[in-house]
Amino acid sequence: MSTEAPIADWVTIPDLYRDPFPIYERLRAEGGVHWVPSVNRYLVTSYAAVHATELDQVVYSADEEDSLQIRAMGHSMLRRDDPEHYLERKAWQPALRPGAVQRVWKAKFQRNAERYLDELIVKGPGADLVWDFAAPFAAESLRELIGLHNATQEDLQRWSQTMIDATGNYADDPEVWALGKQSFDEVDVALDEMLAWHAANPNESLLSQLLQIPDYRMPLERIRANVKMTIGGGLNEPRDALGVAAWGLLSHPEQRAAVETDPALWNAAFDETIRWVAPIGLYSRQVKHDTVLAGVRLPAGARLGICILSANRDEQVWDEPDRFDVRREAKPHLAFGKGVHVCLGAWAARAEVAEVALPLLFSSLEGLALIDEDPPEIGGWVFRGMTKLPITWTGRRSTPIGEPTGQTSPAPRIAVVGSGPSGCFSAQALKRTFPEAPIEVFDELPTPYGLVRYGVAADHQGTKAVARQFDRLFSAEGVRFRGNVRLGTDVTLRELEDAYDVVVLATGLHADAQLQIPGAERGRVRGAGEVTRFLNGYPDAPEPEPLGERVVVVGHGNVAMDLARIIARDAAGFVGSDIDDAAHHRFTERVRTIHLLGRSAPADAKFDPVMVRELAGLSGVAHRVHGAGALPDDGRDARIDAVRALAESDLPESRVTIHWWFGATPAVIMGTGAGTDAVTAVEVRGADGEELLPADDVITAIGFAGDVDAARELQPGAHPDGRIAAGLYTAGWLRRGPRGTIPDQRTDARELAQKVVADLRSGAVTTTAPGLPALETEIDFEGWRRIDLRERLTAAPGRERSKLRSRAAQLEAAADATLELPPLPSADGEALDPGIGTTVLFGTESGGAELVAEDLRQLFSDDTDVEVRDLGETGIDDLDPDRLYLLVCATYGDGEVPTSARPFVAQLLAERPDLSELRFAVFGMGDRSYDRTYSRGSELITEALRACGARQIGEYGRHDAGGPIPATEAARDWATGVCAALPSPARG
Ligand SMILES: Cc1cc2nc3c(=O)[nH]c(=O)nc-3n(C[C@H](O)[C@H](O)[C@H](O)COP(=O)(O)O)c2cc1C
Repeated sequence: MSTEAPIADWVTIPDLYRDPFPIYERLRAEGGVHWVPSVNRYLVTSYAAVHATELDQVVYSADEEDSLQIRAMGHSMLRRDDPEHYLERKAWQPALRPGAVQRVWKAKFQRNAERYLDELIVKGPGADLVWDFAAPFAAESLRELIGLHNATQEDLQRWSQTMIDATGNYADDPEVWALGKQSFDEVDVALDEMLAWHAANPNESLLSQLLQIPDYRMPLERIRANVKMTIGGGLNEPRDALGVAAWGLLSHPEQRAAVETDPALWNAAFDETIRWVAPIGLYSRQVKHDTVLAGVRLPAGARLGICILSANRDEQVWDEPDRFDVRREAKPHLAFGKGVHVCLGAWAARAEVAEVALPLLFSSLEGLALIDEDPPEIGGWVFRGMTKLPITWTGRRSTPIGEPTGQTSPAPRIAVVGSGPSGCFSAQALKRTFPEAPIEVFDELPTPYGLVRYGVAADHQGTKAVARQFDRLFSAEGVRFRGNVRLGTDVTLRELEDAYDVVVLATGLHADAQLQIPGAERGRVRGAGEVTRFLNGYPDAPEPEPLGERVVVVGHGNVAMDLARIIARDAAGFVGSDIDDAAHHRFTERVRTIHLLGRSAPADAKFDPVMVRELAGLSGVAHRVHGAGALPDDGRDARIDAVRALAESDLPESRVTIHWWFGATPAVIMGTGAGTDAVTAVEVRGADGEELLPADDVITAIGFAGDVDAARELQPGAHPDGRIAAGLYTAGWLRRGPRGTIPDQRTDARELAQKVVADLRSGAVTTTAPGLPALETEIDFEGWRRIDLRERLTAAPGRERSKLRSRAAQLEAAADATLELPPLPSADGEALDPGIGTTVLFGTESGGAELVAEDLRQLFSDDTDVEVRDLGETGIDDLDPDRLYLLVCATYGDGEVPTSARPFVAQLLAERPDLSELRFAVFGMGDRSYDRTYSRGSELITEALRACGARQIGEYGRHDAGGPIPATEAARDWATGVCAALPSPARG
């Protein structure tokens, strides 16, 4: 159903300029796409609609006819679509890459910030933070970066403002046009002179780098237009982000205190600022084909105003979006845009504002404050920022905030209950925040790591490698493991709260969610958790009745994928795993048919496409796909691609056949008679009617639930913000319910640490608790190391370990003093030593992956032969089976590899070299908001390498550019896990 656009004739430009937010709130509430007569265009205001326009340049073209921006600045890449846009963007990039920003520009930004801070101080209290600091700082930094040595920062400010005014001249004021034109001409003159100079004097600036590209000459008119666009956006974005951030922090003292004590928060403060008030508030697009957006018909030719200021405050995405909150859960804002036009200057702006200017300003000025009698002013809707920000201060600090003062504040005593991923990540984040704090992690089992040990499938040792990171917590970072301590039995929650200043409950969810259909109570209907616990050797897990010939698995999530794979895989496929072969054989030997039932269509299925492809690659397993509908081969959706590969697979002879049912819901589970446990069939309803699937077993993989009898604190999701009371917090699945992967827990853990910081600062949490004396039955980390050693020593050939399957056996091993433990790693961060030469291969478009690759180089020991290579300069002849390859790769376009990496992939697929001796690990860099193609580029390279027989090792690392964790940090953890997962011979 689609309708004509509603008309918002009540919207006026002066109102938008003054305060666009209430207007946008109403427009969003009324659907998010309106015809607005006063601006003579459709305004797109909801997050979803804005996002949709950004990702589809075929329908929503940047190349607007009679564009104001083209008139004001010339036809820059911002007003072009691919492929023309791409060429120009690529040429503009070298000086703006993150590596260049860190290597070349950051020091210059620092120097500029110090210079203008000195000038601000000379002006004295009452000076304006925007016009006396942020503006000259941003202008001078931009002037240097572009390489306009014949202009002053004042020139840049004037040019930028007048051309921006012209770009936003929706009211068609002739004076605004005239001033804009004057700047237009002045820039051309300055530029022509500088281009000649840069040609003769190569350097690091944008203009010089542009002239040094070997195989491309940008036409002069285009250079001119792009420089003007860069002067416009490159100046006001950092200036306004800086001004608004300062205003936000000065008017929210508790948030200011948080960033001043934890410098890691400056980045979050920067992102929250540009989410809250996006400096570039609106830009235009033009519809090229009749379309429907958010249910509203848009004809070809329609002009759109894409309202970033509004999308970033969409209540469907953010809670209380009008609130400035540097600790809010990080979600991908649109301030830098998305899609092909995502801001090239983002790295530079972030470095200028978050890494240099804000920390300098706040740490240098004692008593920095707003002036009550002379309040700040803000304005704008096309571009929005502070128009006035007078400040005062009392002096210059001799010891900037954030530098050691010789005093340490008392640390809280912390107990984390549960040593699974969320418990360990919480302990890690708290340790980083409070290095002096005594932190103790309790677990009801004698063994640590919860789901990593008992939930992650036996054949996914790469994912289990995260445990190595956690090992360091207990072995080198001073966190204490206290295993075999049952909450409620050995110690009560009340006792823990009395003994610790901070208690974090990270006990996870253990019960299988129940299927609510007739027959679900039969004994042969079992939950995925129950089955997985048995297969993973959970202590004292009862041995279930073996599966029959035909198994129905309900669910299409990753747990269902794990189960199907573990059931269908033969013993040879478990090399390097920690499977208990005998138990696995007893349980699965009779299975010939697996039905996988999912309610959704392939595009909406819950599984990760990587898991589907892994299933597709199992030997001796055939696949049949039902109810999937059309599966277009346009490479736009990784899930559809994966299902199409299944549908096209054609294995006549098979040990096991997996039937994939899409759009299918189980209706009744039938048995031989009422009251018996046996199952005979499952009645399934789908788009094509009903189907009766003969079955001997049903396994439900539809999620996990909490314990119904648990105390309120332990009810999942009862406290979604993770804070039950000051001093008592929840983490992981207990906090959010059974959603989120292992890496997601890491993001949450940081947030948790910030909550504790805030509660400590407000005095709600004190630092007086006495701690809990050792309990007689508890197992310490050394005890666990003995269990671990025993399991490894008794592993069958080709297996990682042989898990001790009872608590009694674990306790016995923990107490076995004859087991000789190897020495612990040293406390100061260990350098990686993979034992073989290592190549970090990167595939990048805007430089992030290169930065990560360079950063990884630093991790390795001096003895390791490490090289960093661009995939764009690598051919298959360069691959050496005696080296380990760490592949770091971004995703571009509609889920493609970066352009420079395409020849490498194409060569692999065309020539199919035998790479069976080659080992590689993958770290995919992407953006989760590209839902259907998240990290797909790295998957494409992985598939190509695997098609040539290369062996993938370690965890499949992924980084979400929209999340709060820096890529370098996530990549370091990943590389550490990969090296730890290498078999020992490779590590010498
Ligand atoms: C034009 C464009 C398209 C993108 N498409 C995707 C995508 O389809 N899937 C994805 O996961 N990430 C996508 N991204 C996000 C990038 O992969 C991510 O930001 C990455 O960190 C960039 O790394 P790089 O700086 O090395 O190029 C896209 C980014 C841009 C600018």
